[in-house]
Amino acid sequence: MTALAIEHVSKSYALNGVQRPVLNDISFDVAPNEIVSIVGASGCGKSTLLRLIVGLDEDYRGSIIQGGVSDTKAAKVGMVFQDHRLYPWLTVGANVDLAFDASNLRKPERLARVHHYLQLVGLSDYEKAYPKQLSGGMAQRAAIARALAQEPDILLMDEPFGALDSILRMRLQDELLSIWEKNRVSIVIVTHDVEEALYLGNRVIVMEPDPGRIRDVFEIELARPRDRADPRLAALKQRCLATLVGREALS
Ligand SMILES: Nc1ncnc2c1ncn2[C@@H]1O[C@H](COP(=O)(O)OP(=O)(O)OP(=O)(O)O)[C@@H](O)[C@H]1O
Repeated sequence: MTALAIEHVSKSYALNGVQRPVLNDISFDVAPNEIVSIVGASGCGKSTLLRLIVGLDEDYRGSIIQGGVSDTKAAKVGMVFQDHRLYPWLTVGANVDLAFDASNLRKPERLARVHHYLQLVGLSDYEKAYPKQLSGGMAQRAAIARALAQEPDILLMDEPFGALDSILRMRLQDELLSIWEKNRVSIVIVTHDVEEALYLGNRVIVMEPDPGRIRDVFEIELARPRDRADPRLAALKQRCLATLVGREALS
């Protein structure tokens, strides 16, 4: 059983009337409860791939099958972007509550769930705050709460911590892992940060551009919690970087 199966996915965009291939024959699976990291040079199609998975764009070749279902609209997929995308005119609680708009849950149950997810991301005291009253990291945690509140089977994250400083980034990585331990959702995370990819992922997919394709896949078989100073992570980082920039560039 796979949570997500990407099979021979290719995608082109028209530029000045000419079709330009952006993704070329991408295939990989995500197992239930697995974290898959995707790294790759700017423009190699990482965000495009997430847009296809979440169902924002249906113009592609190949197939995307979620939990055995090929209709992306039927599957439960949550998405977190680099910017938090909270509505500034709504409180943090109301932003999370939006996740239940499509449900027929009654108000008390919605409220209980909002509390639950805000507690999960450590924002219980900020339910009535507005996004502008939050720090960048807190806003990002609220966005994660909103995505989790949809109770997705798969959580897609596009550079979720990219705008944060390195200390906060590490803290949120650990928070994400502890949420993942509790929720056991499958996660696909796109990042430019190889250390982040290796620290979080069960698997790291390295993509290359023109057109975007998979260059290599690294299995990270290190037990959790992982030690950031583990020399095995450092060795994996070297291998991953060598793949990213091209072996010849490092030799
Ligand atoms: N709507 C669009 N129309 C035409 N071309 C597009 C469109 N969206 C993306 N592209 C092109 O597709 C390619 C891949 O873009 P994408 O944003 O998926 O890359 P990325 O790997 O996520 O990059 P980055 O790491 O810089 O965010 C780029 O060359 C981009 O110009």
